[in-house]
Amino acid sequence: MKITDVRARVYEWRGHTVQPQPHFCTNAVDVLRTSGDRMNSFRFHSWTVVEVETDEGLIGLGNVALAPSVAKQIVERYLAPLVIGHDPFDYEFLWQRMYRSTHAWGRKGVGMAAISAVDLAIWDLMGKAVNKPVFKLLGGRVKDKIRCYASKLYAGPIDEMQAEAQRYVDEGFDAMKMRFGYGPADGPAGMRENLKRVEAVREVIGYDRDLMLECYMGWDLDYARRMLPKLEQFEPRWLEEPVIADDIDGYAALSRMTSIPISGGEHEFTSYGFRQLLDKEAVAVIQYDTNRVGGITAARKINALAEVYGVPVIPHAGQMHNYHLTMSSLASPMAEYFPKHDVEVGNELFYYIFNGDPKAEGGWLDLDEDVPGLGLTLSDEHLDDFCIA
Ligand SMILES: O=C(O)[C@H](O)[C@H](O)[C@@H](O)CO
Ligand SMILES: [Mg+2]
Repeated sequence: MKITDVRARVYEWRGHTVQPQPHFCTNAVDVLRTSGDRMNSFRFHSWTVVEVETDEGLIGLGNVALAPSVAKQIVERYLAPLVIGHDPFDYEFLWQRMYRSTHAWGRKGVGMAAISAVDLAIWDLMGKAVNKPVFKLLGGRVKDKIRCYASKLYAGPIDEMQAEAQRYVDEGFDAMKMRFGYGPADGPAGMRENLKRVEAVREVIGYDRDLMLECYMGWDLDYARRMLPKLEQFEPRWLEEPVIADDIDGYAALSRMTSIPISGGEHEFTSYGFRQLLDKEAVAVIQYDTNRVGGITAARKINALAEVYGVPVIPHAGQMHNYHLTMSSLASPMAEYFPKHDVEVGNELFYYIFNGDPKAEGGWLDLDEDVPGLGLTLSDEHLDDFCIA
């Protein structure tokens, strides 16, 4: 079988979008104290879909949400010529060829995200070619079902956050993640606002459920050092991305000073990036996203590393490209799960583009043994709300 064509299209959302509230989520831009929507560059309101076609008429689907229009250009101009004419089952060779050919600029960030999208499509193709779900090509079913944590709870009015947390409890989730809305620029009053919301959510869910705390790179080392002792009483399952992704030594310093697991990795790339995080004992939970980190070819290597280092892998975002890694690896105990709702930040846009993502039932989800490949198809339900090009 040979790859004959590679196509990339950007799905740009033009439909109804919920406008952000002030202080709904800290992020890396906050420390600059600029005005306006500082989360703007972290929206996922466009998504690039990659299709890889073979001479046997099979089409594999990949996706990328980081800088989608740039990723499209990278796929079309640089990556497609490297894989066309080759057998998709030579996926390690093809990954190395894409990685090494673009090494000067593509080993992290949007270059690696574009490689990830092509790699996802190749794995989708391989599954379809042998009529097996991708997880069966990775090690098979190592768990009956995948435990997942509900992930939203952006910072807002306390009563609204408590009502949302209660909804997840009522739906059977025994784990959920909330976002902090305040950081260094908001001083002691902002710290109190952060702590009030953690306490309020704990009041609703109790202590027999996991509560994860998300900073999304919006704090700094000093602020995190001061917040961690105040957070320990709430027994968080982890504190996520307290500092920017390049501050690996900052992650390691925080990990040394607290009993709270520090998590990260959704902005790290390839097994080399995660070797650094592991060797420096920077994170206690790995959270790569398979549509960024280097696709399935890279993610499976990181799962192997994580297993021997004893660090759990709980990928960013859930979504099918990550669920297959979690299902097939002992190193991955659970998955993130974005509820489907009106478009806001855009993590949820995946549901508007693709069909096939499983719905969590009672806080658990399963993958279908009889659906080959990644198990995704393109949805035609919301096409009127997208500009596709
Ligand atoms: O961990 C996450 O889910 C990410 O950091 C979110 O995608 C991001 O939008 C911040 O909530
Ligand atoms: Mg995160």
